[in-house]
Formats: sequence, structure tokens, C-alpha cells
Amino acid sequence: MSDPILSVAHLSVDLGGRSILRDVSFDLYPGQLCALIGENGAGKTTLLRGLLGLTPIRAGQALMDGAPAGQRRALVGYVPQKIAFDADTPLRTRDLVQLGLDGHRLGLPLFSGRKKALVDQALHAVGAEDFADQRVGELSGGQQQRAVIAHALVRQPRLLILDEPLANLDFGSANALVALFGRLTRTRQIAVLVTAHDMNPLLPVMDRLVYLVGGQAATGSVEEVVQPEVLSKLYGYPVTVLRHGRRILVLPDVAAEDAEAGTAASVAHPEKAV
Ligand SMILES: Nc1ncnc2c1ncn2[C@@H]1O[C@H](COP(=O)(O)OP(=O)(O)OP(=O)(O)O)[C@@H](O)[C@H]1O
Repeated sequence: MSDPILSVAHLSVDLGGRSILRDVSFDLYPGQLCALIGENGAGKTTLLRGLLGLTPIRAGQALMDGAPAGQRRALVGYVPQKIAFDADTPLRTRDLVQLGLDGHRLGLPLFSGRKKALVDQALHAVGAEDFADQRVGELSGGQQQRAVIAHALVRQPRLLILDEPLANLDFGSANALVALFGRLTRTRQIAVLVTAHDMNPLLPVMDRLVYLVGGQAATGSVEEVVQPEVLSKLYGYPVTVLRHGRRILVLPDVAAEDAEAGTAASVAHPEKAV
């Protein structure tokens, strides 16, 4: 196997005097899609910002292509959370994608023919040709996501990072985007890191999983990570894993909690023991 494009080892981050991430480790290789799953406030965005060198790391390291992550931003296409455009934003999809080239190359302009070819390639890669000349503010949520992904892809990054790209999308649009992530990973052999609250939509394309709970992570394949023992340790209380068809649900293990409470009650009130 080739070298990892991203290697995170024992990463810890503090913010505002509070520990937000503790001892997070995982590797990501070209041609792999990794889902970073966690509830609100679990630390997903903080982890991404640490990787990008936007938030200081307290301990551990994040290497991109062997160098400290902040020094390798040219390798990365980043789509932050919650990008929205006003209906009257005077920018076509094509212009937004081209900004991905121009914004980083001031003083070193590309020839316009080459620029147009790169923009067309990125629009094609995300299936945005049909709305390339439409204003971004007039696009649907799913189309806007495609537009910002094309913007991030236009410089042909080796690592694509997407923060909550499925938020607020209907089922069909989310599934179409997930299929797009799978295609980009395989055909371009790039590494893709996607954050989400729910792992289910991403299961069909996911190679690796980083499951974050309160700043601590379990990492590996879905089979390795989504196990009651692994997740119970992470949550700090018993959880059960239910599989229904291709869907997975992680729930507090009520039976185990009741049993534990029963034991505690028995100890506290031995006369009640059966
Ligand atoms: N600049 C900051 N200073 C202090 N605390 C912060 C700062 N930014 C984030 N936090 C805290 O860090 C924790 C993790 O936040 P983060 O945004 O990384 O979580 P998240 O998993 O991305 O959540 P969400 O899914 O809601 O976006 C939260 O408790 C948040 O309040």
C-alpha cells in the first residue's frame, strides 16, 4: 500500500481552556473514504481545523504527505460547514468554481484556456454542467453543495475534506451526493474525509470510520468500530448495536442499564435481593 496522505497520531486539542480532543489517531490513504461521525459538539469541526492548521494542536501530530498538516494546504480541498448564498449573490456556479483557482494564484495567473479546462473538468466531476451558468443563490441545497465541492476540487487536491455536506438535504439529494463521493474517491484516487451525525447514508461508500464521542475516537473499519464493546467503552455506558438491513442504530443498552441498576439496588438494599 502507498503511504498515507493523512496521518493523525495521538492528537489532542484544547479550546478556551477546555480539552476538546484527546488522543485521536487514524491514517487515511489515497483512494479511501473516511467518515468522521459524531453528535453535536463531539469535536468533528475542531478535528478538521486541527488538521488544516487552523486550530493549534496541544499534543500529538497531524501529518499530510509526511509534513505538518498546516504546511500542506495546497494538497487539500476543504468544504466548510453551512455555506449558503443569498438569492441575489452575483456569482454563477462557474465563477464560484473559478475562484478556487484565482484565489490561490494571485500574481501567477494561469492561461485562460487552461483555467477554463480545469473549471469545466471540476463542473463535470460533480455533475454541475447543467447549472454552470446559473446564479449560485438560485440553486437547490444539493446543487449548491455540488458547486462548492467543484470549487474545492478545481485545484485537483489529493485530500478532499467535507464538513457536514449532507446536512439539510433530502434523502434523494443526500444519496446522490454520497454516490458522488464514492465516484470521486475511486476514479480520482483521492482521499476523502466526510463528517456527519449519522453514519448510515455513508455506509455504502465508507472504507474507514472515525467515531468521535466527547473528543475521544474509535477508528478502523465499520466492522471493527461499530461493536457494542468498542462503543460502550467510548460512551462510558453500555450501548447496543442494532442492524436492520443495511442500516445501523447505536442505542443505550437499556437492559444492561437496568441490570446494573438492579445490582446497585441489591447492594444498597440487600433485603430486596431475590
Ligand atoms: N473557539 C472555541 N472556543 C471554545 N470552545 C469551542 C470553540 N470552538 C468549539 N468549541 C467547543 O468545542 C466542542 C466541539 O465543537 P465542534 O464544533 O468541534 O463539534 P462538532 O462535532 O463539529 O459539532 P457540530 O456537529 O454541532 O458541528 C463544543 O463543545 C464547542 O462548544
